[in-house]
Amino acid sequence: MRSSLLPLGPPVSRDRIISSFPKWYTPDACLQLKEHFHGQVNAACQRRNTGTVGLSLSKVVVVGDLYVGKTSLIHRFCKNVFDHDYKATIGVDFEIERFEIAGIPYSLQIWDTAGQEKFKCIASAYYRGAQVIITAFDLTDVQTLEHTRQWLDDALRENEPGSCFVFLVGTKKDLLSRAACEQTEVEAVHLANSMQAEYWSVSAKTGENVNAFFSRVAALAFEQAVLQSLERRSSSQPQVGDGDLIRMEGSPSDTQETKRPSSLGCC
Ligand SMILES: Nc1nc2c(ncn2[C@@H]2O[C@H](COP(=O)(O)OP(=O)(O)OP(=O)(O)O)[C@@H](O)[C@H]2O)c(=O)[nH]1
Ligand SMILES: [Mg+2]
Repeated sequence: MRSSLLPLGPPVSRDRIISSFPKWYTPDACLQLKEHFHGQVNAACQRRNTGTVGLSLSKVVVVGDLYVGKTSLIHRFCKNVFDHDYKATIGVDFEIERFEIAGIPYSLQIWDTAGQEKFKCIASAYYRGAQVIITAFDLTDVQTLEHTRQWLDDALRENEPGSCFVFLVGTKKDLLSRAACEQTEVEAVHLANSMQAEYWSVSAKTGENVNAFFSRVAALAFEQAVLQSLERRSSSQPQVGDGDLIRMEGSPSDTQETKRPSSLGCC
């Protein structure tokens, strides 16, 4: 099982409350084009019937070359700080960020890994059990984009096939002109599609798209966790009497517009 139980804490801050499904960055490389939570998830949340999801956390692993800005991205999101000085991550580090999604408490455990080759064997020991893999590259350094495929393959190797959401994130957006950014994005979107990843451009320095990006990560991970919990319960219990939570496979309202790989098997 990939999640562990958390104690209940104080209320989450306002910008961690997600009530409507957060939007994608670009429709050209996104995991889901829908604008609402899955019908079953909405129903389960309204009834506070999400099993242990409200007490659990999902593991997010951030990988990519050294100096691309993985730590800066996480620190901007979790601590709202930005440091110009480079301090290489040694091995791994993690932050826990709490959300309230559709009224249900939910947390992400965000693992920051070292990009330096000499720490790779330490970091890769922590890839296992990821629900989300974020592969980061520096928008100003195209070589780091080329390396993302290898980082992703390494992270996927430690996880069940089809069990992870994958994001490709271009960092340091503030350092490029709009035109230069758009040019790199064409290549990145192309690669994201081949990785079955969702694409985002962000800046840890200005904070541009950082909260929106992690809200999207949290919502997708949360929705999947609720669906998996419902699926587990429906397969272990007789379905009579649970008719409002169990829908026939292929229900049209929920399968339309869904681009997530079918191997995730939740909707
Ligand atoms: N201008 C700008 N600089 C950034 C941004 N993000 C990170 N940096 C800078 O890039 C350098 C590397 O950032 P880190 O976050 O430490 O990079 P990292 O990927 O964690 O590196 P490793 O831990 O060695 O793998 C630092 O000097 C940061 O200040 C950004 O969005 N804009
Ligand atoms: Mg780092």
